[in-house]
This record gives sequence, structure tokens and C-alpha cells, in this order.
Amino acid sequence: MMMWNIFIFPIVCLTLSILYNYYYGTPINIVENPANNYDYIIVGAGTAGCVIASQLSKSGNASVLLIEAGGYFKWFSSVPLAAPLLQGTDANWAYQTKPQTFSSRGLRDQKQFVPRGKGLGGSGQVNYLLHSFGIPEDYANWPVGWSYADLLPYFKRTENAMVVTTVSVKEELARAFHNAGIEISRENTSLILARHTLKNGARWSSYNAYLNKAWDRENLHILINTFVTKIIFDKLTARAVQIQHQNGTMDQIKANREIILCGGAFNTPQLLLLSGIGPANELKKYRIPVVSHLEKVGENLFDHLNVPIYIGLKTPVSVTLNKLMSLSEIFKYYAFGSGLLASTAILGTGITGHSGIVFFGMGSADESLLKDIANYHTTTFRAIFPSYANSKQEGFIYLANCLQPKSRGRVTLGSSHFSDPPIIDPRYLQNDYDVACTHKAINLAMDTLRTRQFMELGVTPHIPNLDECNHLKPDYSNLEFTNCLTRTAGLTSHHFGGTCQMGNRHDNRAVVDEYLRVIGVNGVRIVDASILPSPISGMPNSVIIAMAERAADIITKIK
Ligand SMILES: Cc1cc2nc3c(=O)[nH]c(=O)nc-3n(C[C@H](O)[C@H](O)[C@H](O)COP(=O)(O)OP(=O)(O)OC[C@H]3O[C@@H](n4cnc5c(N)ncnc54)[C@H](O)[C@@H]3O)c2cc1C
Repeated sequence: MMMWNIFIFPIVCLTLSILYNYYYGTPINIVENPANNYDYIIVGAGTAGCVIASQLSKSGNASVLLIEAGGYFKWFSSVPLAAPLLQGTDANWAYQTKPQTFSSRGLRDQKQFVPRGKGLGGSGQVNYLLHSFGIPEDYANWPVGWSYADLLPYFKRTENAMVVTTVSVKEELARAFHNAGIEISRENTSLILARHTLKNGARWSSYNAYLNKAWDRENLHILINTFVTKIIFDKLTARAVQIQHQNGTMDQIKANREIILCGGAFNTPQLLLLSGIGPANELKKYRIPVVSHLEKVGENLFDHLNVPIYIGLKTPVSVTLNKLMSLSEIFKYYAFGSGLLASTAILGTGITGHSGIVFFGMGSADESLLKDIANYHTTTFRAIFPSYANSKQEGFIYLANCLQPKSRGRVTLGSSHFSDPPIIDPRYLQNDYDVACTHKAINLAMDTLRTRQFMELGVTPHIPNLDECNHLKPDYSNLEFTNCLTRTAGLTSHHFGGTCQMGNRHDNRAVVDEYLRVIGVNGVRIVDASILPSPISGMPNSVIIAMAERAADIITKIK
């Protein structure tokens, strides 16, 4: 009887869930032979593409084709804490940045690894599920129709669809963080419990909330494992997309009304450039015929750069690898959708002015997995995570970052061939403001450790002994030290955006207008992270969903 409980039951649950997904998770509108034309063609079934496909096909009046380069995600993409494992699969575009000049000194070749989801659900299927809409001032300089107040109804719709779950204050570490916020009580500063898009302990992405609901609509076709290589123009009007099927054959599909690009912050500007829309001198370099000169395609790239700070704990209240890998946790997850695997271990987020922290309640780090997904040198990894060899170590990690960085990078072509990756150069920390802003975030993290409940839990901040910084006084209040730390160990937070910036029609920084139409041509819109004019003081995924909801209203003229 005991044997059944501990070993066999979890295995039976796991097998059943795999079989269930295999037989019932397959939609009927996945097609192998698409029609010659559709009213709307959507490129990319990621966070935004799933919303657009669902909303445009809702009325049944228009035919819609959704084209996705990847296929289905593996079953474990639904397990929140398993998200990093997906970065080792072929469901990841696995991009890398150009070697960075001002940052990433503790990373191999000074390159950041840049995962992006490839498959139905896109990056929303591999992300860490944190939900946020930022703060009202983030939207202050956005074009007409996109202020915080304008977006509020769409935020509400998004929250309803996305099943937002708040971390419970019953968890001791979460409670300490929550109470630290009350104790610090400072103007423009708040610490809140993390909010995730989770349902019954499983990932809840726009794939689940939107595309799944459109599964059986006859007017929606989905083409998977198919790569859109080019938009085909007749003079200045987009008429069709050129695609490459999985077996390598090429084809064209016509759009009766419009083509909507939802390929994300890297692939959308790349596709525009390959189609002849972008800075003419750049296109000429690759002998791409210029359809329309549009200066800013690929510019304005931004992200948040996270500095990890390890905090040791005397009390056993954090997540450790040992606790995670116990059979009882696996059982709890598969039997009840609860326990450690049902969470992302991110317990809270904090903000002070333009500086932010993320509170990750895990004390031990799996070196073989985390070092490689971060592309850290072994020495950097071990200096930052002193518990790298101890799977029982109690502790947590603060990720400190500048929420409104001023540095801007760009995405350009690596070649004129669609299968070559774009060149991604975020130029992190090019602007010194970002370092001072991150310093404030690090000091907010330190302030929390001086509050009563954290002190009672026995917190000890770890100061990394990095070769690059050991000539400086190792103290988090020393700006020279945190500058060096940030430039050595800062890691992407995967919040890329801005490369096809939305603006008013006469704004010379804009690639799309306030109706999300690509400026200078007809029949192409963009709806994805690339249109964000500026960073979100938080996380972008839910904002992109709300923007896609509004975009669908604009397209169908419901408003
Ligand atoms: C590891 C990770 C963790 C993150 N954590 C969080 C978080 O906790 N909270 C948060 O808010 N945000 C998070 N983000 C960011 C967030 O997930 C992204 O900002 C968001 O998913 C971007 O949505 P998108 O629609 O612009 O692009 P994507 O979701 O990336 O979708 C683009 C889709 O287009 C497809 N595609 C691209 N080019 C083509 C082509 N030529 N032909 C056909 N298909 C194509 C891609 O395969 C993909 O499916 C994280 C991201 C990552 C990678």
C-alpha cells in the first residue's frame, strides 16, 4: 500500500496527463494544406498572436490563418518551476546577443543568451509567469489612445482571461517581504506579493486563455512548423506571405485584407527588413530591394538587466533543490496541483522610483542548468551563488534592476537569408544612468534585510568575490562596487521590446502608427513586444495581451 502511494501513484498521474494531452490537446483546425487566401494572415502564435487569432476569428465573418514557426510545447511547459528546462529544447530560438561592450564581463564572450519560445504560445509558454501592468506613468508618452486610462478596460479583460493568482501571505518568506514593505514605508516605494498567471498550479498563457477557446472554429486555420520568410508587396501594398514548410518547400498565401506581424521583438523587425522595409542603406548592404525606406526598424531595443544577489538564511523556509526533488512534492503536484512545483518560487516584487527588485525564494541553484542558461563563466557563477554545491542550502535571491533604463540597442540583419539569426545588440549600461538606477534597486534589497522579520529569519547577504571587482571595497552601499558588479554579473530579464516603436504618424522614431499600421505601406500591422515605445516598470507579458486585445478591437472597428 505504501509502495502504491509513494511510487506508483505519481507515475500513473504523469502517464495519464501525457495521454490526455496527446489525445485531447490537439486542435482540429491545425491544417497541413492551407487555402490560397485568407482575410487575415497572422505571423507568429506567441503571446500576442494567440490573442489576435482568437479575437479576429470570434465573429465567424472573416477567414483567419495563424502561421507558427514551431510546433507544440512539451507537456512540462505547463509545470511552472520547470520553465528553465525548456531553454534546452528545440522550442527555443536560442538567440545570443552581440558581445557587449559595457556589460556582461562575467559571461562567456560577453554575450547574453536570449531564449524565445518557438511554438504555439511563443515566449508566453516558456516565461516565468509574472503578471504586471507597470505603473500609469509608463504610458505617459505613448501615442493617443494608448494611455493607462485608455488601456484600463483592456487590463480588466486581460486579468479576467489570464487567471491571476497572488502568492499567499501565509508563506513565511512571502510574509517577511510583505511586512518589510510596511516597515520601510517610504514615498514612491512599494513591495508587493508576486502575481502569476497560473491555473490550478499549471501555466496559464495566452495559448490557454485565447487560442484554446478558438480550437474548433472553422474560419480559423493554424499552420505549424512553418516559417514566414517574406512579405510580398505589390508596389506599396502587402499582398501575400512567402512561407517555408517543414520539409523545405516554399509557398505563397494571399491576404485579402491584411497581414498582422506577431513575431516578437527580434523576428518582426527581421521580417520587415527581409521584406524590404527599413533603412535603405542597411537594405542595400544586403542587396535587398527597397520597398519603403523606414529609418527606425530595429532601433530602440530595450530590456531590464538583472543583478542577482544571494542572501543566506538560517531558518528552513526557502525552496531548495532537495525539497523540490522529493517524491512527496511530485505527488502533491500531480495529485492536487499544489506544492513547490506549482509555483515559480518568485514571491514578490518591489519598486522604488525607477528601480526594481524581484524576490526569488530559492536557496540552492543547480549549477549545470543555471550556469549554462545564463552563459556565466564558472568563476562568475560560483562567486554569485555560494550554494552552488549544496542542494540543501536555505536562502533566496534578489534580482535588482533599473525599470526605466536609458540605454537603447538595436536589431539588424546578420545576412539576407531568412534562416540566419538577426544581430541583437542591447548595448546594456551604455548610459551611466542605468548603473546609478540599479544601485538604488540593490539598496532597496538591502533595506528589506534590515527589517524585523527578515532579521529574525537570520538573513546574511552574500558579497561576491569577483576578480573583476576585487580592487574595490566590497560593500553594496559603494556605488563603484555595485557598478562593477552590475557590469560583470548583470543578466537579461528577457523583457525585450521597442524595435518597431509605435508613435504618432509624424513621429520620426515610429515604425507603426497609433493604429499599429506599418508607416509608408498598406496592409501590414504589428502587434507584439516590438511596438512598445518604452519599457514597462514591471513585466511586459500581460501588457502585450492587453495591447493585442485593443488591437483586435481596432482591426474589427468595434473600439
Ligand atoms: C525565459 C523568459 C522569461 C520571461 N518571464 C516573464 C515574466 O515572468 N513575465 C512577463 O511579463 N514577461 C516575461 N517574459 C517576457 C514575455 O514572455 C515576452 O515579452 C512576451 O511573450 C513577448 O510576446 P510576443 O507576442 O511579442 O512574442 P512571442 O511570445 O515571442 O511570440 C512570437 C512568436 O512568433 C513566432 N515566429 C517568429 N518569427 C516567425 C516567422 N518568421 N514565421 C512564423 N512564426 C514566427 C515565434 O516562434 C513565436 O511563437 C519572459 C520571457 C522569457 C523568454
